[in-house]
Amino acid sequence: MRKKIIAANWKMNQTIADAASYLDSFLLEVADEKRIDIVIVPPFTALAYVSERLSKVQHVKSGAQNMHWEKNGAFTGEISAGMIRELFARYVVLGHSERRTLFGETDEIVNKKTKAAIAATLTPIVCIGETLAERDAGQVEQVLHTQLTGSLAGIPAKELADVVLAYEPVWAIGTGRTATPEQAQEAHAYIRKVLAEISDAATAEKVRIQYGGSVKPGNTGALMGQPDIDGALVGGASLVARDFAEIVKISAAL
Ligand SMILES: O=C(CO)COP(=O)(O)O
Repeated sequence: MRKKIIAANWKMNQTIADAASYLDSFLLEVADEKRIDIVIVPPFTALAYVSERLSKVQHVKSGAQNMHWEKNGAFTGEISAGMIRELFARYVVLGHSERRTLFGETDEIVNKKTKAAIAATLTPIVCIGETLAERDAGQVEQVLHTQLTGSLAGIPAKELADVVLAYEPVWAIGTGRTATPEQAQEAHAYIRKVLAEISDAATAEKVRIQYGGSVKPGNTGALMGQPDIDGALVGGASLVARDFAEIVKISAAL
């Protein structure tokens, strides 16, 4: 049985002051939700603060939104896996569609970052997903196959088992248009099939696959009830402590 993992991707939102009042109410709301993994992914500027607050709470961890694959060097504006780990963050989101489309990240770059994250004992949350044009052209499986084989190339099964994947159809991100539970399940089942191809069936069964794209309290139950959906990566709705707590509670109760 895979443990569900629900993550809040705050993107470029929330100052330290915002994070402080958010955590005041959120941590109270989810104090008893210990059946699932909960992750808060703030912007880098609030990561030290959030990690420090969460160090006193066993079941909620922090994560970063991006990182560079090198350990250090002349890479202005970048930060390394070791720097994230130093803050006691446990996760890092890699290859988010906003990074892929706005900042030119390729599967090859995502692959280098994924390997560097694993080497630094960070758990990568590797994002994949098709655009609307690709879905309309009937290319969903082809796109997911390319992204998976490229982003996860050369990662041994033992390490792959602990990688978290996030299926985020680009057309559902920030649009209010959620994939139906059936559409999401179909994609997740296909992703697991590809994982079995690139590793083995037992490893594929262990990998947790989150769904992301306009997840809200109202659609959480139907999405999280699907057999291959093991959690959510939540953007907009994660900015409101009460809404994100509701999503956590609904998921934990399933
Ligand atoms: O991109 C997302 C999470 O990483 C999803 O964002 P929304 O929940 O705002 O659609």
